[in-house]
Amino acid sequence: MTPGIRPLVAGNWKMNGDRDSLREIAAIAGGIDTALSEKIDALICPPSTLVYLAAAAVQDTGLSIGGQDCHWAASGAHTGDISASMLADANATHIIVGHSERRTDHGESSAIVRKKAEAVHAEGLIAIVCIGETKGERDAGETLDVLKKQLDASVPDASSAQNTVIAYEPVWAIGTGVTPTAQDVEDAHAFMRRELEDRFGSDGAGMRLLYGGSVKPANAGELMSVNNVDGALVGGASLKADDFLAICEAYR
Ligand SMILES: O=C[C@H](O)COP(=O)(O)O
Repeated sequence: MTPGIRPLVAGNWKMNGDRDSLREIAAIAGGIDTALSEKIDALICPPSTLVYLAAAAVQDTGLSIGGQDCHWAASGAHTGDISASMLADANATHIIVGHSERRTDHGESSAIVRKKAEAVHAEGLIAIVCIGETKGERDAGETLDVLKKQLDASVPDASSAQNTVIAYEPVWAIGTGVTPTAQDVEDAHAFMRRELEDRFGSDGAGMRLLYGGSVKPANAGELMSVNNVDGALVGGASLKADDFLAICEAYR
């Protein structure tokens, strides 16, 4: 937690979900009651096929809908890609960029991630910029160096506390059931906060810093109470309404 920062609990459905899953999204929206939505922002990022329908299903609730990735161009000859403006047109409010699965599976560099985040900002949406070290980098003691390089190169100069969220996701913690210790998370987030304050001043002080990687109901309370952890980016445990809502409940 950071005093004065409104937490964001975001779910990334990755390549999971079909139209039947809209029921799960409606159940999540139904569980974000007024008391909870006064305390947190809640977001689900389904596959792009569901963004428009999901956004329609959660209208006037405490749940928002986002995209998982976008191209840096607004339109053009980019087969299979989707632009930030298309996601905005489908009523997405946030777009994840730079997830480690994009960096690994699609060879996305931090320079590409930055261009994507700029495209998100150009549409007036919020970019959730993901960074994080691999197991090898951690074992070599390079975690903070990697975070600095990724922050510097992936986060656009025009970023503000309003248009940018940073998600720290140690690659080795994603989908493994293994998490860093609370102290390790605190150290990484304190480092990111200092770096962002140095570069963006009060906007860096106000930017939301999410932790992601094997967040589940059983560890959400501990992880979400760590200094400078302003919410979570949840993968597997966001697919079921009961699990995702139990994570949100850490903030009630
Ligand atoms: O974007 C979400 C993360 O990659 C975390 O996934 P996970 O909660 O399944 O470990």
